[in-house]
Amino acid sequence: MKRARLIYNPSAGREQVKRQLPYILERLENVGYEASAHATTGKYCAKRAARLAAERNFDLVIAAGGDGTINEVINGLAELPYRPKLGIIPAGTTNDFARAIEVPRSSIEAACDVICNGYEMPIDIGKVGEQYFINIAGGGTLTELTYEVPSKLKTMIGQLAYYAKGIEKLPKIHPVNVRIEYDGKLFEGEIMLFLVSNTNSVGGFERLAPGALVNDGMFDLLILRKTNLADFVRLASAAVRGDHLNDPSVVYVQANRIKVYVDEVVHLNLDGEYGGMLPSEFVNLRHHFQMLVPEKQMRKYLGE
Ligand SMILES: Nc1ncnc2c1ncn2[C@@H]1O[C@H](COP(=O)(O)OP(=O)(O)OP(=O)(O)O)[C@@H](O)[C@H]1O
Repeated sequence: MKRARLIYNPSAGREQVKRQLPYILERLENVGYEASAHATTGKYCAKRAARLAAERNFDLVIAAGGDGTINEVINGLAELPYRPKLGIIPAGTTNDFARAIEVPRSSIEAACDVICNGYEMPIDIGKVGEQYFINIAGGGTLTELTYEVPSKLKTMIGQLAYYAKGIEKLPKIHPVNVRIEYDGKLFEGEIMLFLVSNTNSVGGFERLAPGALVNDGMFDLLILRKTNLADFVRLASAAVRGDHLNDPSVVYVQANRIKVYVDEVVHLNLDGEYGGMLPSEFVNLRHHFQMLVPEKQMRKYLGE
């Protein structure tokens, strides 16, 4: 019999997975899985639980929570020779990865439909040092805001918590001098931020890196050169509409391997969590996981 392990963060988003746990397990049982659940209790708990599930030969691991939980699950599995199939139940605040692969974010029932229908597609992940990311890596003052927002505040006011923190951080944004090597090419100069994106959904915006596909073996690298604060705010609002890419302050390219060097302390953001400090090398691991996705995503991948 197939076995599924649900790894869920009971504190993610508005805490809906906890309430619907019996429903989720029943849905899995109905399509032939022997299903069990593990509630996370804090940092690295989902990572450990995912590794254990793979070592016990589970067929399917489902990450239920926000992008932080998905990130921990892939980190628990990425280095193992046997990696179970992945599913997700989005229950966080932003749910960037679910948005990118079009897993419904509005209802747990609809997310369960995707898992139970069983359509699969390969997905890429990013590797940086000993860590992995599924959605985005970034550096620069503003990228620090995602891990500075308290979890309680996200539970209370959702996405607004990020905007509030963003406005608070604006006056503190300062340019950093970087040297970025990407697939044999070089960028040098002062920048406000850089993003290494594996998907087209970043911080809730779908048009920030619109060309990023989750299974093309490439990252989309977005660099914002040094600007004044007024231009920074103007570009941020243009980015919501996808109108930022032709701006001379923006560099937007695709690459499989990216190295970022800095002369000062710059923190790294991996899928919204703190990821240590630069310098770093980002490598795209093509088709590293098999993922349960909506039928239309799979068909898009197959070019149908
Ligand atoms: N039981 C728990 N109580 C409090 N925090 C937890 C618990 N379990 C896990 N965590 C923490 O939550 C982090 C992941 O949060 P997650 O991304 O799932 O939800 P979120 O923060 O609400 O959503 P988003 O990432 O979309 O903002 C983990 O890295 C871990 O540190």
